[in-house]
Amino acid sequence: MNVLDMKRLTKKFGDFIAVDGITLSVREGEIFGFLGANGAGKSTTIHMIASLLSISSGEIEILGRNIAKHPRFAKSNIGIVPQDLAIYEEMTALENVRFFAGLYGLGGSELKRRAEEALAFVGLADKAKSYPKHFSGGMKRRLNIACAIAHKPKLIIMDEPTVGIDPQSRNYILNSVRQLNEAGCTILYTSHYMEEVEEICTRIAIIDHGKIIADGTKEQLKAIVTDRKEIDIEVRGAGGLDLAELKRVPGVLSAELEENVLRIASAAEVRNLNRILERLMTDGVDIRAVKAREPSLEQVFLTLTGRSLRDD
Ligand SMILES: Nc1ncnc2c1ncn2[C@@H]1O[C@H](COP(=O)(O)OP(=O)(O)OP(=O)(O)O)[C@@H](O)[C@H]1O
Repeated sequence: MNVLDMKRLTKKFGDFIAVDGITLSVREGEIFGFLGANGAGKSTTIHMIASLLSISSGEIEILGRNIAKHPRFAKSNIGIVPQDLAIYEEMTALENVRFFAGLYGLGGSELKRRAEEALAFVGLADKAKSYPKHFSGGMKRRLNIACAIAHKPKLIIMDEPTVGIDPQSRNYILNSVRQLNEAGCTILYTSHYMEEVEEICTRIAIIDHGKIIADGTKEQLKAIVTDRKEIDIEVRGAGGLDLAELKRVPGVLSAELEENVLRIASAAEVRNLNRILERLMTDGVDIRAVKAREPSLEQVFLTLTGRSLRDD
C-alpha cells in the first residue's frame, strides 16, 4: 500500500517553477530519502504534503485519499518535523508536545499519555518541565520530533532534521528514525547529507531544479554509474611514480595520489588492472593492497547533475 502518492505535483511562485510535475509514491514501511541540493525544491514539496503551502497543480494522496478532499484525515496521519524549529520557548517541553499533539487532533487523557510517551521516546522525559530556551540545538530538535510523533501518524516527514547539530544528537535522531520505522511508521526523510541518506534510507529519490531525476534503491541508483570503476591502491615508496604515464594506461580516466593511497578511476569495460600494476612496479612503487571502491551516492548525483550536492 502507498502511504503517499504525488501526481504531477507542481508549485509555481510567480513565473518560477519550484516543483515541476513530480510523480512519486512512498510505500508503507519505507524510510524514503528525498535528496537534493539547497534550493532543489525539497521543502516546497514537503510543505505542500503537509498542507502548509497551496498546490499550483497536480494531486497529493495520503493512504489513497486526496488531501484537498480529506484534510482532517491527512492531518491526523501526517507528522512533520520542519527544518526551522517549531517550538515555543515560553512553554515547557511537555506543554509543547501537548500543544502540537492537540493541533493534530488528540485530546483528553490520551493526549496526556501520548505526549509523555513521545517525550520519553526522544530521551527528554526528565526535561518535561524544563523550558526549551535552556536546551542545546540537538535537544530542541528532539523535542521537535516528539511534537510531530505524539499523535502516532502513519507518515512522518522530516525536513533536514540533523542540520547544525552535534554528532551525538545526530546519532540519536538517526536511531529514532529507525525505531519509529520499526514501530510501523513510514518516513519521508529529506537531507542534503548523502551519507545519512545512504545509511538509513531504503529507497531514494533525487530532486534537482524541482524535478525527480532518479529514484530507486541505493543499489539501483549506484548501477547508474557502473560505467566506471574506482580502484584504491595502497602504496609505499611512491617517489618514482609517474602519474602522467599511469594516466596513459588504456581505460584509466583519472589517477591521484593521496598520502599513501593511489585513487584510480577507470572505464568499467576495460580490463587493465595488470597494466596498472605493471606500471607501478616499473616505477619502483611498493604495492600493499588493492581495493575496488563502491560508487557513492555523491558520484551518482555528480553524474546526473554535473555538480556536487554538498555546498557546505
Ligand atoms: N515563497 C517563495 N517565493 C519564491 N520562491 C520561493 C519561495 N519558497 C521557495 N522558493 C524557491 O523555490 C526553490 C526551492 O526551494 P526549497 O526551499 O523547496 O528548496 P530545498 O530543496 O528545500 O532547499 P533547502 O535545503 O535550502 O531548504 C528555491 O529556488 C527557492 O528560492
